[in-house]
Amino acid sequence: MQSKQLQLLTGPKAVAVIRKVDRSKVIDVIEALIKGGITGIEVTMDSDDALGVIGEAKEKFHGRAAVGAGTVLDEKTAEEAIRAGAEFIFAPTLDRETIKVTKQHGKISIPGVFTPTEMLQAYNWGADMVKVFPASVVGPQFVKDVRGPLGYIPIIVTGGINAANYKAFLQAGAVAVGVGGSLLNKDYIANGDFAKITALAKEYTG
Ligand SMILES: O=C[C@H](O)COP(=O)(O)O
Repeated sequence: MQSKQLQLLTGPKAVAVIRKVDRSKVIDVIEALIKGGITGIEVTMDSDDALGVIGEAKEKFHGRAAVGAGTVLDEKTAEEAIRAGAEFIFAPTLDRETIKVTKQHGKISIPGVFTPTEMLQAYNWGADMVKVFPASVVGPQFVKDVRGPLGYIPIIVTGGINAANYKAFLQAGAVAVGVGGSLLNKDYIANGDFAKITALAKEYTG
């Protein structure tokens, strides 16, 4: 079960970070991303009706995408997101109880880290992968270097990822990149131009 979700999450090498997208358009946006080949869909918990979006997307895109929650800062929020249907829990921060609750429910745990010590701590606490955030601050060289001693810990990078730099992070050893702003073009969404969102997604998966 989890391996299918893991495959959907990281297989395409790019995960969409959906933060505060208009509630009336977000399901169409997710559909557009899936059409573009992105099947890991992270809905951040600071979005309007995040739990409702997770539940609706999980039902609608069942088997086609892994839908999870982002910006999950504590275990209570993790519980709520998992109850709503989240298959994975992303965070920008490292919190032991959040990892614990996520794993108790058999879901994928990806806390945020920024140092090798935090990476190891996260992994020892049961995280499946770590999210290096904000990744563009340290660049691909950071990923390459930490993978020397800590190469067994899978890394997803997010924060400042775009079509020009994502390949360098993958080449440095990241299992996937998380992409927000450069994928969820505000003008395209405002205009309902979902085909252009699909085209942006294809830049990462094509
Ligand atoms: O929480 C934000 C995510 O890391 C996405 O960041 P981004 O909008 O710079 O791609």
